[in-house]
Amino acid sequence: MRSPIASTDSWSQARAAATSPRPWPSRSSGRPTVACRSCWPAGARTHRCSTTPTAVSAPRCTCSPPGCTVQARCRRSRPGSGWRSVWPREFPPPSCFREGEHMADPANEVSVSKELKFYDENRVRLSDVETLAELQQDILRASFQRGAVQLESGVEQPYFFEKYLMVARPTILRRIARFLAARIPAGTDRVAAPTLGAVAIGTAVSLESGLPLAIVRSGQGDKRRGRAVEGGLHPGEIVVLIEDVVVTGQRALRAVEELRAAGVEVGLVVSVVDCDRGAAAEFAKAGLDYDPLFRSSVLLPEGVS
Ligand SMILES: O=P(O)(O)OC[C@H]1O[C@H](OP(=O)(O)OP(=O)(O)O)[C@H](O)[C@@H]1O
Ligand SMILES: O=C(O)c1cc(=O)[nH]c(=O)[nH]1
Repeated sequence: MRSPIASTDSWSQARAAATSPRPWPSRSSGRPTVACRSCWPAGARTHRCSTTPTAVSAPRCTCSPPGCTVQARCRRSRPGSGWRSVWPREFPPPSCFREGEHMADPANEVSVSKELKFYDENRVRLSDVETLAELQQDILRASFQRGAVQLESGVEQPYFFEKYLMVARPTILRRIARFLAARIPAGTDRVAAPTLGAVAIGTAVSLESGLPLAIVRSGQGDKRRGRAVEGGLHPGEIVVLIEDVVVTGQRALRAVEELRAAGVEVGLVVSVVDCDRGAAAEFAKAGLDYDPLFRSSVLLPEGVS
C-alpha cells in the first residue's frame, strides 16, 4: 500500500525521475552514483555503502523535491532493517526529513516491475575521499553555527560547532566513528573520551573498533570515589584519546594527564574538528601525535575563519 501522504502528482514525479535514463549526475565513467548514508553495518570497516534499489516508494514528506524520493533496500543491511533512503547527492535531504522516518514501514513499500531496477548494473562505490567530503558537508549542515561566541576557554570565535547536533544524528555519528576508528594504530588497547560530548563519539568508536572504552571525568571536582577515569584501565595499556571539537586543546590535555596518572600510555589524540587555534602545537609539546578528521581551515564555509 502506498503512503496516504503522497499525492498522485508527487508520486508520478518520483516515478518519472526514477525511471529516467540518467537520474543522477554521471562520473567520468559515465555511470551514475548512488550514495546511501544510512546503512554501513557496524564493524565492516572496509565495506562501503553500495546499494541496489529494487523498488521506489512514494514520498511521505510532501515538500521533498522531485527526484529526491527514491528509496532503496540495501542488500547488505541486516535482516529486518527495512527500507533506507537514498538521496541524490545534489539534493540534500529537505529540512523536514527525519532520519529513520521511512524505515521499516511496510505501508511505505511499493512493489514495482523489473524495469525499475535501474541501478543494478550501473552502481559504483564511493571512495573514502568522496565519503569524507560528504560527511564534511553533513557535519556543516547539522552543527555549524555562525556568529561570535565567547568559549569557556576564553577564546572568541566567529562560529561554533554544536557537537551535540553531530552526535545526535546516527548517520553522521556512524561515519565519524568509522573514520576515527580507521585512524587508530594497530597495537592500541583502548580508546578514551572525556565527558561529556566526546563520550558518545568514544562509544561509537569503541563499537566500531571493538576496543574497550575509558571515560575521563573532565569536570572539576567530578571524581567519583577519587577516580577520574572509569572503565577498568590496566596500567601499561596503550590508549588513544578521542575528542569532539578541539579549540585550545586544554580539555584534551587534562584528560591525557588523568590517563597518564592512571598508568597508561597515551601517544595519540584524534578529534572530529580542530579549530586551528594552536592545539596541535600544545599536543606536540606534550609528546602527543594529533590527527583531526577535519581542520576548520578546510571545513569552514567561505568567509568564516
Ligand atoms: O579549548 P578546548 O580545551 O579544546 O575545549 C574545547 C572543548 O571543550 C568543550 O567541552 P565542553 O566544555 O562544552 O564540555 P562538554 O563536552 O561537557 O559539553 C567541547 O567539547 C570542546 O570540544
Ligand atoms: O570550546 C568549546 O567549548 C566548543 C567550541 C565549539 O566550536 N564547539 C563546542 O561544542 N565547544
